[in-house]
Formats: sequence, C-alpha cells, structure tokens
Amino acid sequence: MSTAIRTALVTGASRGIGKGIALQLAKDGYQVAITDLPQQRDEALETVKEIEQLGVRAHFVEADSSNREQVFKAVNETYKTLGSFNTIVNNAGIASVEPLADITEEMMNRINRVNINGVLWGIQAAAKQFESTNQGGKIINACSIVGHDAFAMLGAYSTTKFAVRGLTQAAAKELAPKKITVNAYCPGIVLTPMWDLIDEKLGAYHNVPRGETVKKFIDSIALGRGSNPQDIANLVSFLGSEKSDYITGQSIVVDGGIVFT
Ligand SMILES: NC(=O)C1=CN([C@@H]2O[C@H](COP(=O)(O)OP(=O)(O)OC[C@H]3O[C@@H](n4cnc5c(N)ncnc54)[C@H](O)[C@@H]3O)[C@@H](O)[C@H]2O)C=CC1
Ligand SMILES: CC(=O)C(C)=O
Repeated sequence: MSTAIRTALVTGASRGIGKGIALQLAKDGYQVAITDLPQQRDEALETVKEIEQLGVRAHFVEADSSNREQVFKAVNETYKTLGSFNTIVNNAGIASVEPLADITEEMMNRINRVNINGVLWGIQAAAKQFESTNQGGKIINACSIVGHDAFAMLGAYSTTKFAVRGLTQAAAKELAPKKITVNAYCPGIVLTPMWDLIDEKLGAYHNVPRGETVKKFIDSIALGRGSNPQDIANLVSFLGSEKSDYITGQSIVVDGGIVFT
C-alpha cells in the first residue's frame, strides 16, 4: 500500500452508526469525508469538528445517497479536497416498519432508492475513482442481520438488505481484478435513532409502551446487551485495513448473537 494518507468517505454519517465509523476511521489515521442530507447539516458539521479533534482532516458534503449525481459529486469532491481516496462506506439507510399488506408503491420506491440504489451509486462512483488512480480500494456496505434472516413487519427494509448482500457479492466478483474488495457489515440491534423509530412503530402496532419492543429484542441477544455504533465501527476498522485484504464479497454479522449464519 502507498504511504500517502488514506481517505475514506462515509455516507449518512452525521449521527448513529455512520458517525461511529467516521470517528473510528479517523482514529485509524484516515482523513474522513462524510455525507448527509441538508436537514442534518448542523449535526454533520459537529461530527466534522469531532473528527478534526482527532488530528486528521475532515470534510462534509451535502449529498442524498439516492441521487446518483450527488453521490458521484461527493466522491469527486472528497478526492479533490482531501487529496486521496481509498475507501467508501455506503452507510446511509432508512427503515420502514409495516406489515407487507400496507406497503405502497411510493414507500417501496423510496426505501429501494436509498438502501439499494444508494449503495449501487456508491459502488459505481468509488470504483470509477479507484480505477482512475489504478490503486485498488475498499468498498464497505451497510447490510443488516435482516439481510440474512428477514424480520416480520420489516419486510420492505429486509428486502433492501438482501439486495445489499447481492450487490456486495456481484461487485466483489466484478471488481476483484481491479484490486478492489467489497464487503458489508450486518449489525443487529444498534441503539440509534433508527431503533427509536422501529421501537415506536412496532410498539404502536402491537399496542405496547415505548421501550418494551426494543427490550424484548435485546433480551434475545446471546451476549446480553444491545449494540452501540462502536461495535460496528470495530468491524469496519478491520474491513478498511490491510488485515482484510484477502476478504471480499462477505456480509459479516456483528450482532452479539442473534442470527447464526
Ligand atoms: N440501527 C440498527 O440497529 C441497524 C442499522 N443498520 C443499518 O446501518 C445504517 C446506519 O443506521 P443507523 O445509524 O442506525 O441509522 P440512523 O437513522 O441513526 O442514521 C442514518 C443516517 O443516514 C442519513 N440518511 C438517511 N437517508 C439518507 C440519504 N438518502 N442520503 C444521505 N444520508 C441519508 C440520516 O440522515 C442519518 O444521519 C443503515 O444503513 C441501517 O439500515 C443495519 C442493521 C441494524
Ligand atoms: C434496523 C435493523 O436492521 C435491525 C436488524 O434492527
């Protein structure tokens, strides 16, 4: 690997798992660019400050992952601003909680556009940038345990995560000759705003108070606790390092023991 300072782009990283990953990659010595939606601008700029306090350069690009042009622009701006580009973490994602019977065309299109198309645009944009410098690179995608074992009431969401696993395998096969590895992380129950939403929606559906649904899920975890973003960032740190150079096409579960693949 070259001695130049490495740069990573993490999408949807103003908060939650993406923020945890961005901070860990900064601790690993990466310069880090992050993207998020316009309404997350203040939180994103705060995250940029926290990354810089770790002694590396950081940059925020306002970009909607569902928009191909904006994702390509984010990768290009990352390279131009920070001077190198080695790793993309296609983290941005949204959840949707409802029985299959209630899913509308609009809901399905929206979740597909963010969770599937967004990952594909990130793969395309990163591969193009890696190829232009002929140096290989690492692509790391956000999957989920529900990409291995779908959850009831999370049918649309689970379907998108199965698609991410498929994209990860196909991209790994296509891009291996260019020294680009493609892997995914599959978290379980990570206590971020996404799970606040799932807990609220599932609770409302089953008529149980807030906090009870997530507690029930956590009680089923073999290691006895819910996950935090650092648990996921530790895996991404490995996938972003040379230590994972011989691993590609894998969607790795990091869930404390819920789904046993
Ligand atoms: N929280 C959990 O238990 C799990 C989360 N995941 C996945 O991990 C990833 C991160 O999840 P969390 O941090 O929990 O979610 P979160 O909702 O806390 O954070 C997601 C971030 O992505 C951003 N985002 C949403 N749509 C976007 C778009 N179109 N373009 C750019 N940014 C966008 C949001 O503004 C937010 O900052 C997602 O892909 C999610 O599906 C997977 C398994 C479990
Ligand atoms: C949000 C999500 O992917 C799970 C498994 O909870």
